[in-house]
Amino acid sequence: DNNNNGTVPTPLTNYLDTQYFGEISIGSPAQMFNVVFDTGSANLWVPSQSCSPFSTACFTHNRYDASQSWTYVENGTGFSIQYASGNVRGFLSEDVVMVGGIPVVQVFAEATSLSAMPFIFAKFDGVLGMGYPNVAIDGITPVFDRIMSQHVLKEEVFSVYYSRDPKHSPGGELVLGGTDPNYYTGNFNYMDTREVGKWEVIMKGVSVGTEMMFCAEGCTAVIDTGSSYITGPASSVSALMKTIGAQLDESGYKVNCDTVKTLPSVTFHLGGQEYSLSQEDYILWQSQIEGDVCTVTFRGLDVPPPTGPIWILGANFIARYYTEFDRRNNRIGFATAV
Ligand SMILES: CCN(C(=O)c1cnc(C)nc1NCc1ccco1)[C@H]1CCCNC1
Repeated sequence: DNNNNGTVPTPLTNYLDTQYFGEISIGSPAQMFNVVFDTGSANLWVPSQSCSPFSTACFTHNRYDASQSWTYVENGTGFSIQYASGNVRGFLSEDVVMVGGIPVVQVFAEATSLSAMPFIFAKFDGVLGMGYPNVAIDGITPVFDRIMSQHVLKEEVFSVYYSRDPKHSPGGELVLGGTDPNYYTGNFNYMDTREVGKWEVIMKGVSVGTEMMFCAEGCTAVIDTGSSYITGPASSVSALMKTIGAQLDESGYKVNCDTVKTLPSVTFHLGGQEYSLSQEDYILWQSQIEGDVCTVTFRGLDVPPPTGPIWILGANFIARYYTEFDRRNNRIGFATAV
């Protein structure tokens, strides 16, 4: 058992408020990897030593070498995962994975090809899915399920803190088995997941300032720790951007930094509570050579039915609202982050 009375913290690194990742090891002796703890997926994958040299994204990251691990067990089943932003292909292997000091024998994917977009921009090596088993590709039991079955956690929950400015240390924290009161104030407000098996909730509306503008009839909000931004249906986001005077360019929506202080808050109505983001929560202010650039951390993304249309609440939401993911009660809790 660990000496944290059944709760296991993992410090996270914050890269430019857009990527948050923590360290795990795979194999014996330990091979270290930086992974995103991602509630939007349920598989673990890392780049493979046997990836093709032409896969630049693979080549520029830490790679798992099965031949160097005496606890490696061959599997070889094919693996492929498709994100809206890119895809990963490879094959399955089994080895000892250490998360926060807890060892699990885990089936994971060795990625032999990673789409250059977006993974050449990734500061992390791979993804550790924190989603439910029913969304796991190839029916693989996810890491958190394997940890729960060891009965070392005080509660069957995990919590996520994302810091808001990259200079802050730690850049964030994942807690397995509980929450960390150092990083939130007040009480948690809980809401049931929309269906058992997905980290998503029913959202009752999205307001801009005091005006309810979207999702008034109810819609789905995915709480995705692995996404940088908030995404919504492209038509809704484009109307929202028009309201705040943002222009779309090749790298997203931008506003004139001089107008930032006049921007309205954007409020998400979840579980009977209103979760507002103020302009400093949703504007990424970057001082660059040619002057300051103010990016709006909302993106349009049309997810086709039956999954969509959906809103995805990512890192910029979680940085404001400390989030607890409760597998015991199939519910999500939010508290104000410190
Ligand atoms: C990890 C794959 N994801 C990204 O959105 C993504 C892609 N590419 C890069 C370079 N970064 C990403 N996320 C950075 C990040 C870390 C924590 C918060 O956001 C998503 C895919 C859908 C499921 N959820 C995860």
